[in-house]
Amino acid sequence: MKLTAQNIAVTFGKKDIVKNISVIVKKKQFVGLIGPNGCGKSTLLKSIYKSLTPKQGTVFLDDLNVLKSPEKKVSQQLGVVGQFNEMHFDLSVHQMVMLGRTPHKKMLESDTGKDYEIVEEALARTNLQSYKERSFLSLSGGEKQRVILARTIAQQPKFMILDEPTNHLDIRYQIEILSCVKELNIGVLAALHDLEMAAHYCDYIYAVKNGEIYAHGTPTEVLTPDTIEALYQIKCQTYINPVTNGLGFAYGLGGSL
Ligand SMILES: Nc1ncnc2c1ncn2[C@@H]1O[C@H](COP(=O)(O)OP(=O)(O)OP(=O)(O)O)[C@@H](O)[C@H]1O
Repeated sequence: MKLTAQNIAVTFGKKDIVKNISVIVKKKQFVGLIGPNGCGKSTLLKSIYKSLTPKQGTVFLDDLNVLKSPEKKVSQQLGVVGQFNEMHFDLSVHQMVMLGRTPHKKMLESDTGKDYEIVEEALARTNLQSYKERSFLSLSGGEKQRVILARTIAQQPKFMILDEPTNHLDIRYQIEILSCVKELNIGVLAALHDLEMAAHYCDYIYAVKNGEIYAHGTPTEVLTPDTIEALYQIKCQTYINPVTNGLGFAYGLGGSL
């Protein structure tokens, strides 16, 4: 599915947080959103996935008018892995992942064999088979994050929005989660902090600064020392990472770099 978000603007009080941003994610593209803390990435994503209402703008997934369609209809197409996944009641991991099936069911419809199959596959993709009976609240932050991803995979969305999906995850799971999402082969819009991960996984990147798109293009077009310095106010040099053969970044606050 293609995502077209146009002219999104969000204001909190008198402050313009997202200023007329447009973002396009073509079919099956993995698109990254980068930028410093507080630049408006989460606010932009929340207004795209209807968690808050923008002051202005439209969001379409193919022909589906996201901001004007019922929640259930949107959830059949769009999956979201947010930044904070706190829950106040306890469910087993299996029950949590089964919740991903809700948008596809009628009210009070019971779980079918097909639902169980889909949940098993989502647990396998996220390496969580042995956690099935564990209580969600007893899990570590990283494990919870994987369960939320499994729930979103079980939802079988045709497009996924991820807000710093690798928060809480150690390096190995950061790679596993992003590879797992990439393998789904659906459109993805993801806010990412790790620039090497962004360079490796993204087909296209939007860099946000002060609520506006500062630069956009392929990773090599956007992730230049000049752009990174302007975004984060740090010194940066890029190089080819000898392990990944991808873009590598050396940072410093100034001085000899
Ligand atoms: N409900 C709100 N009311 C007032 N200000 C808000 C609200 N939500 C976010 N903000 C402010 O809007 C700005 C952008 O926040 P946002 O969470 O979108 O940034 P971000 O780019 O996702 O940052 P981070 O990388 O730290 O997650 C911040 O200054 C934040 O304090």
